[in-house]
Amino acid sequence: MKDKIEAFLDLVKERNGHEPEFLQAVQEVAETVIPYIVEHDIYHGKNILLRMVEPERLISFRVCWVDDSGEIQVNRGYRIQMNSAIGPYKGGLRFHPTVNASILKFLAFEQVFKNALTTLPMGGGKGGSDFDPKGKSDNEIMRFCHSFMSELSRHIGHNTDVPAGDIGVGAREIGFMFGMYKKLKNSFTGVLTGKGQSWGGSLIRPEATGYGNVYFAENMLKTKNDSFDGKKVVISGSGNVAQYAAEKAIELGATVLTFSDSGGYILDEEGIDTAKLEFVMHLKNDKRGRISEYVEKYPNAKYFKEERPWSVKCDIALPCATQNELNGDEAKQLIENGCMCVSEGANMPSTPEAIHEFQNAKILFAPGKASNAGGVATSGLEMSQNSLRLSWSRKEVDERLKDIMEDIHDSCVKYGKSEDGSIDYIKGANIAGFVKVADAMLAQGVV
Ligand SMILES: NC(=O)C1=CN([C@@H]2O[C@H](COP(=O)(O)OP(=O)(O)OC[C@H]3O[C@@H](n4cnc5c(N)ncnc54)[C@H](O)[C@@H]3O)[C@@H](O)[C@H]2O)C=CC1
Ligand SMILES: O=C(O)CCC(=O)C(=O)O
Repeated sequence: MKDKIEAFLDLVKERNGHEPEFLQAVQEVAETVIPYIVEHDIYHGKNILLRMVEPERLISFRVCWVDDSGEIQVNRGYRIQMNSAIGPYKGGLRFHPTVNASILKFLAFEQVFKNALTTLPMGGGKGGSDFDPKGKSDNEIMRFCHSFMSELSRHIGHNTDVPAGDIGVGAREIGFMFGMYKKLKNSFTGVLTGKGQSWGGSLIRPEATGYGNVYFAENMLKTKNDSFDGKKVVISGSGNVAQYAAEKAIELGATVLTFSDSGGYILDEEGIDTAKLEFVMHLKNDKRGRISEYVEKYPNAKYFKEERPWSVKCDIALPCATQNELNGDEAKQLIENGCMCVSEGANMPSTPEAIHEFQNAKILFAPGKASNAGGVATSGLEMSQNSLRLSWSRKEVDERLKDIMEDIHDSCVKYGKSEDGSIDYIKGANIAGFVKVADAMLAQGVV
C-alpha cells in the first residue's frame, strides 16, 4: 500500500513540486483514499484521484487599479476551477499578500471534498489575489474589487462558478464585486454568495462557518456524552469564522479565552463575554484595527506579541485563522494541557505533525473540510433561495445548517469508524467526499 501511495505522490510532485501547500493537502487525501480505492473494484484503472488533483481550469490574470495617491498598482488575480462533477464550481475568494497558485490549489482541492460532504450539488473552486486589503481606504478597496471583477466576470456565472468570501473578503468586498458583475452583465443573478440581506443574501451566512464549526464539535463531543457547557475554549483568528465560533461557544455555556491576528494573541482569563465580543466585532469589522487594542479596552487581559494561543490551558481548541498555524510542538502542548477536542474552523490550520500528535493521543480531531463546511453549505442554501426568489427565516436556515453539520458528522463516522470504536474524522471526511465525486465522474465518463 505504501508503495502505491508513494508512487502516486511522486507523480503529483513531478508536476507540482514547487507547490508545498497543495502537495500537503493531496498527501493527506491520498493516504486515506488510496487504500479505499484498492479495496473497491469499481474505482480500479480509472485514475480518478489523478484526475481530481488536476484543476479543470486554472485562470490567472492581471488586476490594475489606481491608489489614492494616483499611482497605478498591479496585482495578480486567480480562479482555480477544480472539479465540477457534482455541480457548478463553488468556493471563496481570498485577498492576502501570501496568495499564490499553491495556496489556492490546496484550498480548491479541499473545497471539492468539503462541498461534496455538504450533501448539496456544488463542485469545488477557489480564487483570489495577492492584493493586501490591510491599510487600504474604502475607495481603494472598491477600485480593486471592480478591476478584479472586470476580468473574473468572464469566467463565472450562477450556473458555472459562484465565488464567495474568504480571508480578506467580506460583505464590503462582495458588494463591490457584485455591483460590477451586475453592471457588466446587465443581469441580477446569484453569481456570488455572502450578499447583503436586501440584495439576495441569506440570513445566517455570515455566522455559518463559525456556528457550523461549533455544531460539528458538539456532535463530536456527543459521542463522548459531553458538551460545550463549562468548557474553556481557545480560539485563533479574530475574523469572520473566529467571531461566530466564539459567539456560539459562549451561547452554549463555554468560556472563550483568546483571539489572535497576525500580530499576536490576547488572553482574557475572565472570559470573553458577549459585550467583549461585540467590541472585537466592531474593532475588526468596522475599525479594521489590531487585536492588541483589546487590552487597551480590557486591561485585565494580556497581549502576547508575535505568539500563538496554543500554550493556553483549555478543553477545546478552535483554530480559525489560517493554514499551518498549529504545529507538532503546539499540538503536544495542547494535549499535555488536557485539550480533548480540536475542531478546525480554518482550512488546513494543523500541520501534518500536529495531526499526527492528535491522532496518536486519540483526542477528538475534526479536519476543516468537515468542520468548517457550514459556510459553504449555507452559501448553497443562499443559491437555493436565489433560484426560488425566496428568503428563508433565520430559524429555518439555522436548522438546515445544524442538520447538514450532523449529516457531515454521520458521514465521517460511516467511513472513519475504527474497530476500537474511535473515529478517524480525516479518513471519514476524505472517503465520504471522494465517493460522491468519484461516482459522478465515473457516470460522466472521461471528460
Ligand atoms: N469565511 C468563510 O465562510 C470560511 C472561511 N474559512 C477559513 O477560515 C479561515 C479564516 O477565514 P475568515 O475568518 O473568513 O477570514 P477573515 O479575513 O475574516 O479573518 C482572518 C483572520 O485570520 C487572521 N490571520 C490571517 N493570517 C494570519 C496569520 N498568518 N497568523 C495569525 N492570524 C492570521 C486575521 O488576522 C483574521 O483575524 C481561513 O482559513 C478561511 O479559509 C473556511 C470556510 C469558510
Ligand atoms: O461559501 C463559499 O462558497 C466559500 C466558503 C469557502 O471558501 C470555504 O469553505 O473555504
